[in-house]
Amino acid sequence: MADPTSSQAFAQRLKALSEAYSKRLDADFERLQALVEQVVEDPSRLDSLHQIHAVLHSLAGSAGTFGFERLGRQAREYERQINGLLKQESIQSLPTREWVAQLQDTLEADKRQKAVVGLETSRQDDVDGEPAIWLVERDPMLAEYMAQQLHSFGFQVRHFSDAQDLAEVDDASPDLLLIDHRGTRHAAIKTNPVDFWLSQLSRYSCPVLFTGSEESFTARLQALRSGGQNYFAKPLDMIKLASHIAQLIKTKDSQPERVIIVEDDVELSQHLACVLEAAGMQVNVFDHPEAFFDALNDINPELILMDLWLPGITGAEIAALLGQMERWSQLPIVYLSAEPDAELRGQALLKGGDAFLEKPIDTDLLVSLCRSRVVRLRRLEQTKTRDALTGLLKHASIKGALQDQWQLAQRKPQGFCVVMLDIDHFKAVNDTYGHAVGDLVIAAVGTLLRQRFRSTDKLGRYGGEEFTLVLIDCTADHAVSMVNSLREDFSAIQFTGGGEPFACTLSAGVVDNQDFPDDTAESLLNRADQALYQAKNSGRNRTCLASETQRE
Ligand SMILES: Nc1nc2c(ncn2[C@@H]2O[C@H](COP(=O)(O)OP(=O)(O)OP(=O)(O)O)[C@@H](O)[C@H]2O)c(=O)[nH]1
Repeated sequence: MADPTSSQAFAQRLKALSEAYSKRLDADFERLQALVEQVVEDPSRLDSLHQIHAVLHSLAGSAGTFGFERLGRQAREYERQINGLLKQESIQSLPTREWVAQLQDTLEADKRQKAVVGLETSRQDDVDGEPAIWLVERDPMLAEYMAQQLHSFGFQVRHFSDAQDLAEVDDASPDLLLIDHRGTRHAAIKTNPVDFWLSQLSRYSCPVLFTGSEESFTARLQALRSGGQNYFAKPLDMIKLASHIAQLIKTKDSQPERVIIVEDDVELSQHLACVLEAAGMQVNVFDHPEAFFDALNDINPELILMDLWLPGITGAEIAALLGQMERWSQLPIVYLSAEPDAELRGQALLKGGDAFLEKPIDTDLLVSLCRSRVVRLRRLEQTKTRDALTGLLKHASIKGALQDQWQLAQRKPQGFCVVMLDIDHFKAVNDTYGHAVGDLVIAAVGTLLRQRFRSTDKLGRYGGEEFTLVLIDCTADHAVSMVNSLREDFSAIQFTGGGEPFACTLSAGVVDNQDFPDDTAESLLNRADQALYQAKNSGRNRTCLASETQRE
C-alpha cells in the first residue's frame, strides 16, 4: 500500500470536510433541540413538527454519506414516524426529548467508531475532454463530497445548488445530469415533481440520474417518470454510482452496431445500408451466402438482415445453418420479406429467425428494430462474459479476445499491446480492512479502466486482483504512457476502511506484439506476465516493458 501521507492535500481536504460536516451536525442538533422544546411546550405547533421533519430528513439524507451511518438510519426512522403524525395532522405521541438524546448518543458512537467504507480522492485538476456531470444538489457539503469523489474517476463536476440555476444556463451540453429529485425550492416540486422535471429536462439529450433521500418504490417510480435512467437513494454508495455513470457515459464512445445484410436485390440492400450507416451503424452487404459465411468471423456481426428468398437457398436455411454453429446460434436474424403466406413465415421463424420486417421496409422501424435487437444481444453477452464486480471481461473472455486479436493480426498486420496489471500488496488490504473493502478496491480498478480506455480495447479481470488489457492499434510507447497515467490516477484514489484512509498502487507488465512477431497469443501473455513480475521485483508501483527485458 502507498503511504497515506503521500496524499496530504487530499487528507487535509477530507479532514476539513469532515470537520465542517461535524459542525453542521452540531448546529442541526441545536435546532432540533429547540424545535422539540417548542412542540413539548405547545403540542399544537404543527409548524414546528414540520421543521423537525425537515431537519431529520436532511440528516437522513446526508449523515450516512459522511460516515455517520447509524445516525442517518435513526434519523430516517424518526422521520418516518413524524410523517405518520403529519398525515394525521395531530400530535398524539410527541417526538420526545428522548429522540434527540438518542440521536446524540448515536452521533457520539458513530464519531468514536467512524467506519467509513467509501472512497475519496485527492485528484483535483480538471482535464479537458473529461466527461462533464452537472450535479443538482441543495446540500453544498454533500455536493462537494460527491464532486470530489466523482473527480477521481475522471469526471468534471459542475454544481448547481438548485434546479432553477440549471435552467438559467444557456448551453445544455453535459454528458450526464445527476439530480436530487427534491433539488429545488420551486413550489411545483411539492405538487407535481414529475411534470416539473419533465419540463426542466426536456432540452437535455444526455442520461439523467436522480438521487433522493428515500429508498422506496414510489421514489423510484417518480424518478423513472421524471425521465431518470436510474435512482440512487442516499446515503450514496459513490463507487456504485461512479461505476454506473462510467457505463452510461461510455455510450458516447461505444462501438457502432455491426449489421450484415444478405439480400440479392442490390439497390435495396444499398439503400438499407445507407439508412443504417446514417444512423451510425457499421454495415456489410452480401448478395450470396458463400461470401457471407467466409466473412462472418472477421465482421463479428450483431444482427443479420436476411432476404427470405436468395438464389439457390432460402434465408431460413441460412438461419438454420447459423443456428447449428455455436458461435452464431444466438445471433439475431430479421427476415426482409414481402412473403404473404403466414405458414411459410411461421416455418422460417421456426428454422431460426427472430422477426420479419415487411417489404417495403419502413426505415424508421428498421433503425429502431436493429438498435433494440443489438442492445438486447449486448446485454445478454454482458451477463455471460462480464465479471460482476468490475464489469470487465471474465478470464476466459479476455483470453478469447486476445486470441481473436492475435489471429486478426496474423491476417492483417496490426500493432497491439498486451498489459498485465496487478494491485500491489493486495493481501494486506484484505487482511487489514476486510474482504469487502478489498472488493471495493478491485471494483474501482474496473471503473477506472472502463473510463480510461477506448471501447475498442479489450479489458479483462484475469483473476483476483490481476487484470489483462489488449490495447488495439497501440504502440509500446503509447501503451506504457497510458498505463502510467492510469497508475497515477489509481494511486491518487483514497480509500477508507475502518475510518482510516489508505491508497493502493498498481504494477504493470506490457508487451508489444510487433516486438515479438513469432509469438503466439499465449506467449505474448506470458511475456506481459513476466514483465509484471519484473515490475513487482523491482519495487512495485511501476511499469515494465517486455521488449526491454526479454528480447531474445
Ligand atoms: N477482496 C478480494 N480479495 C481477493 C479476490 N480475489 C483474490 N483476492 C485476494 O487477493 C490476494 C492476492 O494476494 P497475493 O497474490 O499474495 O499478492 P499481493 O498481496 O497483492 O502482493 P503482490 O502482488 O506481490 O504485490 C489474496 O489474499 C486473495 O485472497 C477478490 O475477489 N476479492
